[in-house]
Amino acid sequence: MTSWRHTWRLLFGIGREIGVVVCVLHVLVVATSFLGPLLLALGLRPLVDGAASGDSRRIAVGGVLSGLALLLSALAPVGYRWAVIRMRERSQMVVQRRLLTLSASAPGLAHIELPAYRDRLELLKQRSDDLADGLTLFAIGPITVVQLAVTALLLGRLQPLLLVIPLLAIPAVRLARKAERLRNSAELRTAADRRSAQDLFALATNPASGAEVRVHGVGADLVDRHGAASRTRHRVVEAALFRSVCATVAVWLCYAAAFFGAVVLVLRQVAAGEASAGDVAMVLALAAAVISAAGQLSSQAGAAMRVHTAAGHYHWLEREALREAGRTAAAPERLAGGITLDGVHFAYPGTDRPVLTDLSLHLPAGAVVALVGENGAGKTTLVKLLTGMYEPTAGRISVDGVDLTRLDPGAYRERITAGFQDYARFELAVRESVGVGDLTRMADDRAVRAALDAAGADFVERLPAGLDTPLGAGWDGGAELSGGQWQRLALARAAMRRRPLLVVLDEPTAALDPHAEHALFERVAADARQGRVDGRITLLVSHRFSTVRMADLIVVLSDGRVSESGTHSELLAQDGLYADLYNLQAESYR
Ligand SMILES: Nc1ncnc2c1ncn2[C@@H]1O[C@H](COP(=O)(O)OP(=O)(O)OP(=O)(O)O)[C@@H](O)[C@H]1O
Repeated sequence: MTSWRHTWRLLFGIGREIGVVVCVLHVLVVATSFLGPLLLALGLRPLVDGAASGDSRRIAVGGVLSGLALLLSALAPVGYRWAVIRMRERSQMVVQRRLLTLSASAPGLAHIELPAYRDRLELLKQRSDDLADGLTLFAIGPITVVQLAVTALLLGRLQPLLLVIPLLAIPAVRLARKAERLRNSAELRTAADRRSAQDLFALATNPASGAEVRVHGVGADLVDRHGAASRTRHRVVEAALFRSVCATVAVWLCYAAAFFGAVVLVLRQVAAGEASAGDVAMVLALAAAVISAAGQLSSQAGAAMRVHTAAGHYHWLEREALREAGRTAAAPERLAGGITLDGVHFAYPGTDRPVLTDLSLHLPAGAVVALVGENGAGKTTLVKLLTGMYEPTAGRISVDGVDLTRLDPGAYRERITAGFQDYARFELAVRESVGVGDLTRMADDRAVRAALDAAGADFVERLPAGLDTPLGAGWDGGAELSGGQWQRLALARAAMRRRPLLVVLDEPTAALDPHAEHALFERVAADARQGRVDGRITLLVSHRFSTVRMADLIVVLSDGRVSESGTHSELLAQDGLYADLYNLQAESYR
């Protein structure tokens, strides 16, 4: 659990981003909205006593105060709503920007695959509104306390026993905090069920999975599974909710008893001639105000706990993102030696099964290296380690002698580029979808067109608005692309960086036709020749041996180890796994 100091710091940070003037104005508007009930109580006494004694001056004072109170009460909700909505909109923008920055800028992937991380991220997404409401809440809270204290003082002056009513706010606040803890623990316990229900919902409604869902007729099964996950979650959450509602009802019953007690007490004082009719009116109004303030305070305490919980999730995420902040070594300007893996072991987070075992390998500067092996051999995993998405569980990877875990991840990322088999579909305008490959050159149409040329994505010229065409059928005027066309855009993205030190192409041609594949590899070879000046390493993962054979070095992975390495002719001469796989594929083409 994060400390309250962290929560305050986070809220002040959000406030600073929103703007100090906006925040101060907000507090003033909210504070004014609390004045109405107090003024009414103060105005009622002279009004009633003045009416009883025929004192027109007191009637006038009471009338003005009560009128002012009614005016404030009528206007306050409008101002309050305006202030709160405005503040919520602004703080939501700030919170969402912060969340996106944290999630998308964390250099590694390791945390994203941990179930606990994904559960927390999901909870934080749900609760980002709580965080956004935090500022309002922390402005209202102290005001409510002041309102409660002033009201309590006025009540206590009349009859000290009446001080019991405001004191009831203490157990109410404690109960509200307890209720929030119950709710939070129920949500954490059922976070996996909620995520599962959401994933199933997305699977059933997502166009990408729509075809398979229908062909295999699994629609009804998805509905059942979704229902089961939702029911499990609701059972736990509703039980927690019921317990907290019972506690709240108990507190309100105490308030009701205290209110009636106050009435009886003051009536007895009136009967004894110790209080006037105006005092009765004031006590009733003050008791009502105090009960409403205490009720607000207890719900604010619950909301404050929610803010605190959300802030806890936020700090957890922030710690993950900053974990790599200590890495400051600069990426080399050009590669002289190359990248070396030394006794690398790796198991995915949350698993014990090693995927890479004692892997030692040297990728020489300026070389085109092909990585081959059967399904599940660990090729993509090795790529993820080389691109800094994960760190080895043991052993080390060094770039020109510098440990990869010491390199500034941002600077290293700027000098690598990659095209993946599981490419992302950035549903943006074509220019942006390609430009994200190098944000600094996104607005440079010549750079974007050169990258599109390099990837053979000439279909873009035929799109209705060229580079401005939005991508994705779900958008107005959006163009939907074929799998191969999306993959060409992914390749164009990978071609955006100017002087990469490492170019990774992980089965980049799976969705391309043979012509496109041939053209792509000609370009890869030409680019690799150009990049030799910088010592650029081109790493190609492929199952197609016709393209693999052109590599300077071919590495065969088997069960997470290097089983063979050498040039095409050396490996054929060794007559091992590579020769087997190559001959098998060559035969199937004869
Ligand atoms: N995110 C992950 N979490 C846990 N295990 C994983 C994860 N990704 C891959 N694996 C496991 O790691 C092993 C190697 O997977 P990897 O994707 O590296 O193989 P590959 O050689 O690229 O296979 P393919 O040729 O099928 O693409 C597999 O057994 C797979 O189950």
